[in-house]
Amino acid sequence: MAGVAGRLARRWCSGALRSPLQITRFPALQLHVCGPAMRASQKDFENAMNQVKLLKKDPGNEVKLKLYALYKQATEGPCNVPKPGVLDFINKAKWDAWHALGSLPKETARQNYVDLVSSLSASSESSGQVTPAADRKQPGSDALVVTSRDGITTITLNRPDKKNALTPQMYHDIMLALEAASKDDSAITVLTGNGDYYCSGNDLTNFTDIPPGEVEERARSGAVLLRDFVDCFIDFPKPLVAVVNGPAVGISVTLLGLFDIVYATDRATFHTPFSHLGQSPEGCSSYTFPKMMGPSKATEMLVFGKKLTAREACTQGLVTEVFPDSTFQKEVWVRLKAYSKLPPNAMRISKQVIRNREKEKLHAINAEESSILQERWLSDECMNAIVNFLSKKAKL
Ligand SMILES: CCCCC/C=C/C(=O)SCCNC(=O)CCNC(=O)[C@H](O)C(C)(C)COP(=O)(O)OP(=O)(O)OC[C@H]1O[C@@H](n2cnc3c(N)ncnc32)[C@H](O)[C@@H]1OP(=O)(O)O
Repeated sequence: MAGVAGRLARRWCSGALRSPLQITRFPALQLHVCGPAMRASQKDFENAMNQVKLLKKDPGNEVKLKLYALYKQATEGPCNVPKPGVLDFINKAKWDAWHALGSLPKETARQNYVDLVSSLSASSESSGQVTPAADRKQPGSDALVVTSRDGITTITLNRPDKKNALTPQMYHDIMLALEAASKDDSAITVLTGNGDYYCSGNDLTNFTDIPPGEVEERARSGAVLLRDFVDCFIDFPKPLVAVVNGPAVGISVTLLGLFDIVYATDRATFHTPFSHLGQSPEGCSSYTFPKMMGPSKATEMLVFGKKLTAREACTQGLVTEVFPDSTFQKEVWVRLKAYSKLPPNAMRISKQVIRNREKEKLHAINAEESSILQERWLSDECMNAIVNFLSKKAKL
């Protein structure tokens, strides 16, 4: 096995090995522990498949083979494909692992899979920071990871190499994730980022490769997307928590005014450089920021692009509480797990009592901001700022 494992490791490292042994295809990390008497449900299994993307470190080839075998057994039943040739090392190792499970019932394989992922998660749970393998970074597929456990649905922005900049696909996926979270049985929903940034805002390459003659249409559809996206935050019915694990820029900052709680590491900064970009405020910040921090502090941020430290943002009311980076993940998740045990209907109703009377106003503000931004995107100021960023002349 060691020889096969070594070869597998080399193939993984070289990126030559794609699905189904690719780790993203594996079911994975089911983090709530099922006792021996419990049966893992299909939902537990799907959760595990999503959670595997958040494994902090490569679990090693032997474990991957076990996961592979259990996944195949759980989804397809006993091994029913011909044995690969002896020189087809990788497929033979996979086949051997699957075949070794014999006639293990699908339900047992599913349970074993969930248990295995659960045990893997125990070692990676403490920091909560995720270092995905290079083959897990394809845009559109893994750029958003959604998990559900302990009564908390967590939506993680997962483009760490691009500082979690938001692509159009991610806007759509976040809307879908929020829609699903509003209906699932979790009590609290969390948005966070993977890596050193929370989010660097709108992906500025969204403005590139627009064919001549389509610029106005793209600005129009961008404004529709923005409006729909922000509407989802305005209408979200459960407590919504931002776990700000690092610096935040642009729309990821403005949206914070629509969250119910914002926890930040002391390493986080908050930056809305709209004027530098030839753009204007969105996410209802033209209303929520002056309301929470007063008009002049809001102007410093939204008009002059002043970057706030986490402590400054906390003083201004944008952040609920700041934690030392070294204990951030641990402290925040302990707190959230405790909150998630409160009666969910009471929390939902209390949130509505606090927020509902503003909803209509927020929708109107969102519509207005989106329409103004649509015009801004067509301006020379905006075009120049984006060209500057893309040509690496200017960093914010
Ligand atoms: C349809 C809805 C529209 C909603 C309207 C929203 C508006 C906004 O959000 S406005 C804010 C837009 N964001 C920015 O202007 C940030 C731009 N990024 C930066 O200034 C910097 O990258 C940084 C300060 C965020 C980080 O700097 P640094 O630590 O030096 O890291 P790098 O610049 O080397 O970044 C690594 C890698 O990531 C790419 N990247 C980072 N942010 C973005 C982004 N917003 N859009 C596109 N790409 C981004 C950066 O280009 C690097 O890529 P590679 O060079 O390919 O490694």
